[in-house]
Amino acid sequence: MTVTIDGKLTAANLMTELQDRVRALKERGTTPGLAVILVGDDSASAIYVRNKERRAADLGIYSEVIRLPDTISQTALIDEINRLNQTPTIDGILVQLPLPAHIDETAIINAINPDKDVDGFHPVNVGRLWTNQPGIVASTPFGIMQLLKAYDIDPEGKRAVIVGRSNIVGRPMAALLLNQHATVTIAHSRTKDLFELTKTADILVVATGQAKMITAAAVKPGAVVIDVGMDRDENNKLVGDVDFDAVAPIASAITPVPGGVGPMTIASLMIQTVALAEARANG
Ligand SMILES: Nc1nc2c(c(=O)[nH]1)N[C@@H](CN(C=O)c1ccc(C(=O)N[C@@H](CCC(=O)O)C(=O)O)cc1)CN2
Ligand SMILES: [Mg+2]
Repeated sequence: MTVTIDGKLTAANLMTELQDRVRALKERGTTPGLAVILVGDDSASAIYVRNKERRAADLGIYSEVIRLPDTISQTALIDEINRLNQTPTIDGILVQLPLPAHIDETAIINAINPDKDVDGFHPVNVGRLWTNQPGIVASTPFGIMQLLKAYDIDPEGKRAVIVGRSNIVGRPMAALLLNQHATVTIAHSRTKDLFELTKTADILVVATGQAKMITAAAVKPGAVVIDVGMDRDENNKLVGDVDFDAVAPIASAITPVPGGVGPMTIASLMIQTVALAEARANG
């Protein structure tokens, strides 16, 4: 029987656990603080940011959203980040991506104090991850690891194939699985014989942005299939990078879209914001 991995339920369970940690922090006089910077008026980004705000409020985390026009200069944006870097009550800072084309994403990420970089995108946190040191980890791959744990899927000794090499998903995902003793391969748009490779995976993580590109022929029977895609099909319906209906019957476990990986992203952000506040409270 194939297990459908429920990200909504897992995220809700983790949020219930997190409530106790927030309460304990507040009893000690520390309120976790999250600052979210939203540049421009991308409608999807606006929704994600509103959801982050709501989730923080539900948990009793202080959050502030700094909404800036898409005409803002890179220097002014960095000034704003510097102000937040120096605000002691703010534990986590994130800049919602994507940014307008005139702003250099790398320069912005690099301006965030690595110890407040709650997205885990700063090179210091990337270095910590790849050297298996404690640090903040990008929310989506962090959330995928929480899903694997919740469903008792142990990566140790498994062959993991990740399709996609982005800084936000593919690369950190590879490091996390490697740190949990999987044998990891990263595939990408120039990988030869891609589906021959994906067919060798015990754990297949797909983050390509190509609707339903993974069919049953690309999956090993019994594989765990994690779909990070959020694409639109010909009817404008939200679908993943995996053809769920075709792949589910042969997988041992699979994430749906929506309701799989997506809900774990914001839950992971909250978990890591609280962890940063705990570090502040512990001096
Ligand atoms: N600074 C960041 N920017 C972006 C990140 C990020 O982690 N940090 N990730 C994405 C956007 N994102 C959060 O920011 C995000 C994406 C998707 C979901 C989600 O819950 N998806 C649902 C479906 C939602 C829908 O119906 O459209 C799901 O898959 O079930 C949450 C957060 C890019 N930018
Ligand atoms: Mg999903």
